[in-house]
Amino acid sequence: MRFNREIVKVAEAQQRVRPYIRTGKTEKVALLDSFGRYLAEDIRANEPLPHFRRSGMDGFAIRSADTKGASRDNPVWFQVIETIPCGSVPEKDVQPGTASRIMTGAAVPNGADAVVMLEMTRTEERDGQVFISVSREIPPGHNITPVGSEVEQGKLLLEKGRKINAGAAALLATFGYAEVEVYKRPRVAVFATGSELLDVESPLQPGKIRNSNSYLLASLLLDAGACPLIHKTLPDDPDRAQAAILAAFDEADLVITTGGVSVGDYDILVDIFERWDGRMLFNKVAMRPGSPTTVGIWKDKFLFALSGNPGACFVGFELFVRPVLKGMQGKADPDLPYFTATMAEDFTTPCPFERFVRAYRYVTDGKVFVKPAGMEKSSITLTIKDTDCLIVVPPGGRGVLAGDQVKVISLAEWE
Ligand SMILES: Nc1nc2c(c(=O)[nH]1)N[C@H]1C(S)=C(S)[C@@H](COP(=O)(O)OP(=O)(O)OC[C@H]3O[C@@H](n4cnc5c(N)ncnc54)[C@H](O)[C@@H]3O)O[C@H]1N2
Ligand code: MOO
Ligand SMILES: [Mg+2]
Repeated sequence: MRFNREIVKVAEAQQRVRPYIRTGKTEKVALLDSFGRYLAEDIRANEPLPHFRRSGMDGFAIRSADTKGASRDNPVWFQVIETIPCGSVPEKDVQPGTASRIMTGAAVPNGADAVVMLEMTRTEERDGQVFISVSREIPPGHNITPVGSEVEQGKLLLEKGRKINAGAAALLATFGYAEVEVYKRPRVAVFATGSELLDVESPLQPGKIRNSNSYLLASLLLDAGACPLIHKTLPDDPDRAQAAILAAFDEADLVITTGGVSVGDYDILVDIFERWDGRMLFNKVAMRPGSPTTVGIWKDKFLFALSGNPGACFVGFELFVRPVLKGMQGKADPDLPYFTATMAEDFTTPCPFERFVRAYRYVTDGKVFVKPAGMEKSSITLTIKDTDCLIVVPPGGRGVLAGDQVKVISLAEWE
């Protein structure tokens, strides 16, 4: 199997993954703990917003009809009958010729159909009574926010599967959701493989490198709403590695390995997949980086065997793992989000496979440009930090040139 692998296109590989995506369990959490999580229920407005006629200004609630004919030369006078702070209920109805002092956000009293700003009035005290004058006509509804004008009662506010961002948090608070039903974080076991790998705290040793992919994956997993379970690095021993991977499925909803998937003598994931009792969905994809990416199913759970090369590990995660995690957290359509942009520079490395170039976007004169993040080889770690999108370079041909319109996968808009 090491050499005779069926190569599948990226779209076909993604298609093969899709039927196995299952939405996960849900849990109720406190609003403060829900940020960045995915809603497991539709949220509707249980009240109209605002739920009372609200003043938009500090000023005076009046009857607009009373200002008919008002002008600088002919101001109209109102007797002020009460003061309405925010949070209180008006006690008096506004009658012809009267006004109530009102604050921004307070409930407009019955009888009033307009609020005139404080700055547009003059106040006078006569015999202990406060009067104001208005020197222009005020239209009905002026500075009043009608009931339900922002949100009608019953309106769908937030759909199931949506990530709870700051705006969603504000809405949940507005409508009194002290607790929110969210999807449980998928628990994801992460295994680095390879006898060359040192722990992050180790000094370097000849021929060895530090394990960075586990941290790359842990960070990506957190960002995708999952809970990373970092396991001890697997030795280049297929039996021990297989036992550890299968044991991890007991507590994890999904397992990721990195490394050991190509044709090397110590590429142990290949040995494991050769004798795999589960399903193997594919073990070679027509893409760069990440061509040896292998995906299997154990019982009803995924095993993503990503490449060990850091660039390939990153791209494999974005193309295959993140959409699955989204699906597990209620996203009905976990397609990759694409946009079109202008290439900022040539990218002419020839490649028989579709290539996903780590890149970043910027806007100049209102036009979106994408620029490769730098060193592009699969083995490169350095440029992942600047990547917020992947330029899709079609297979064959001579790559793409500065000024070309290109298809780009957005990694920053996975909401
Ligand atoms: N003869 C061939 N050689 C290779 C082929 C091929 O088709 N024929 N494919 C190349 C491609 S493409 C890729 S991608 C890599 C895939 O390698 P593996 O996924 O098997 O990964 P490893 O062999 O374990 O390691 C590759 C590279 O990455 C470093 N690595 C591994 N794990 C980590 C980690 N956790 N943190 C940081 N770096 C890691 C490892 O030391 C190696 O340098 O194979 C090509 N070869
Ligand atoms: O397919 Mo590999 O990740 O390019 O070097
Ligand atoms: Mg290898």
